[in-house]
Amino acid sequence: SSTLALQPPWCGAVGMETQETEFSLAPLSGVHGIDQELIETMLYDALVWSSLHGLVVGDRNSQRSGRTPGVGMVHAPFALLPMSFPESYWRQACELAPIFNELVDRVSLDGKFLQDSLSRTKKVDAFTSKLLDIHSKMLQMGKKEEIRLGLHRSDYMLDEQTKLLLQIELNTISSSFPGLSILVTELHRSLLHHYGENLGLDSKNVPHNSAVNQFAEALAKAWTEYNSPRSVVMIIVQTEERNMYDQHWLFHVLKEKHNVKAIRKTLAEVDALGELTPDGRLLVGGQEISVIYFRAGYTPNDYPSDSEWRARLLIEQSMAIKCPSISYHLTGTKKIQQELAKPSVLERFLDNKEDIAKVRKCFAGLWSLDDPEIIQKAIENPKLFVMKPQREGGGNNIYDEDVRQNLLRIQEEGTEDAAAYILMQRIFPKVSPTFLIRDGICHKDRAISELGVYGAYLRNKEKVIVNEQSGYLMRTKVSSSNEGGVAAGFAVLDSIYLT
Ligand SMILES: N[C@H](CCC(=O)N[C@@H](CS)C(=O)NCCC(=O)O)C(=O)O
Ligand SMILES: [Mg+2]
Repeated sequence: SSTLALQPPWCGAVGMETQETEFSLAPLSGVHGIDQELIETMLYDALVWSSLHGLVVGDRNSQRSGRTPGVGMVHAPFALLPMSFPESYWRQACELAPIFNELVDRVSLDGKFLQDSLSRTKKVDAFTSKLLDIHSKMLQMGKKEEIRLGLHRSDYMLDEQTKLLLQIELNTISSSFPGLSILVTELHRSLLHHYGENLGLDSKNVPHNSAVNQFAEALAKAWTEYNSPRSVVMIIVQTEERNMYDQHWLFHVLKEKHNVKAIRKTLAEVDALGELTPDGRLLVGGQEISVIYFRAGYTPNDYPSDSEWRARLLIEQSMAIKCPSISYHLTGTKKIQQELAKPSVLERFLDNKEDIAKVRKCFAGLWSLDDPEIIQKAIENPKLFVMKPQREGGGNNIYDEDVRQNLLRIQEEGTEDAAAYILMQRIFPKVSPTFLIRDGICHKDRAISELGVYGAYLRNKEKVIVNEQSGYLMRTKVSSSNEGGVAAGFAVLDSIYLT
C-alpha cells in the first residue's frame, strides 16, 4: 500500500536509478541511487520522528505560530541523511573552538582596538554606530564585566580547491539551533540504526551532539557565579519567533536539569519594565536578572525605535551577566574578523604559537575595500569574492555580478560607503547529492554544506570555568542558492557522517 503522505512529486522520483550503489568506498556519495521504496520508508519515519521529538518550527502559513507555543507547528527543514565529512577536518574544527573562545575574550578586553577598528564603519553603518556608542559609554564609566559568558558558533566550509577548512564567520550573538541541532543528530542516528544495514552505513559515524546540554550548563554556571538564588535568566526575543522551540529546548534543560528559571522578554518590554537598583542590579517586573541571553538584538530590525536602544543600554549598564556583552557582540562583527586576519594582529591577543597558527590556517582571504589591488581583482573576477555588510541573521551578502556593480558604484561615488563592507574570498565546497525535506516534501537535489561548531566560555575574573567545544550544527543548502540560512529559508538542518 502506498504511503499517501509521500505521493510524488517527491524526491524527484522520475528516472530514479535503482542500481545497487557501492557505499563502502565513499559513503553517502551515491544517495541518489538508493532504492526509492527505502527512501519513502525513511522519509515517513523521519517525519514521524521529528514530530514526536520536537524537531519543529512555527509554520510561516499560520498567523499565531510565532507567538503562541503549540500552534501552527511544522517539522524543521532537515536533510534525510547526514552529509559525509572527513574526520580530520572535524577534529580540526573541534580543536579550534576553545581557541576562538579565548580569542573572543582577549579581543573583547581591548576597547581601543574595537573602537579604532570600527571607527570608519561607525560613519556609514548606523547600527554598528549605536553599538559603539554603548560600548564607549561603558569605557567612559570604567564598566568591568568580571563574569563573562560566551555561547558562540564558528561556521566553516571545506574548500574543494585548496582542501582547507575555512571559517565563514564567528557568531558571538544569538547562535541559533543549539536545541534543534542535537535532534537532527539523533534523528540521523536513529535512521541509520534501523536502516544502516541496507545502506552500508553505521550510525556510530554520526558524532554525538550535546549542544543544548552544554549551553544550558554554561548558562546555569553563570547563574551560579552571579550568586543570587532568587535571580532568573532572561532571554531577549523577537515578538514574532518561529524558531521559538529551539530556544525553549534550552530553557527546558535549564529548568529540568539545573532548576534555573528563565523569562522571555522583548527589548521593548525591558525598556518598560526594567530598572537598575542603586548598586546596579537589573530588575525586570521586580525580578532580579542574573543572566541576559540575547536571541534578538543582532540586527537593526530588532531596534525599530529608541525604546529598544534604551533597553540595550540599561542591560549593558547593569551588573547582570550579558551573553553577549556589547564587547563580545562587537568582537563578532565581520569587520573585526577581517582585522584579525591582518598580519601580526593575532599575536596581540594569543600567546601560544601553535594556537595562532591553527587560527590563521582557517582564515579565508579577508580584505577591507581600501585595497585598490584587491578591488581591481574583484571587479575582474567577482565570482571569486563575497561582499559582506556588518549584518547578522543571514540573507545580506552580495555575490557575483552584484559584487562588481557595487564595487564600481563605490569607486565612482568615492563614498565612505566602502567602510560598511568587507570583501571575503568565495569558498567553493564540494557539491553532494542529498534529500532536503521541507513541509513533508522531499526534494532530491545537489547541495553544499556549512559546519557550525558551538563553543561555550565562562570566566569569572581570572578563573576560566568553562572553555569547550559544545556540539555542532550542519547546514545544507541547494548548491544553486548563494545565500545560506535556515531561518532565512534557504538551508536545512543536517548532521555529519565521519569518513
Ligand atoms: N530568531 C533568532 C535567529 C538568530 C540568528 O539569525 N542567528 C544567526 C547568528 S546572528 C544564526 O545563527 N544564523 C544561522 C542559523 C540559520 O541558518 O538560520 C533565533 O533565536 O534563532
Ligand atoms: Mg552570522
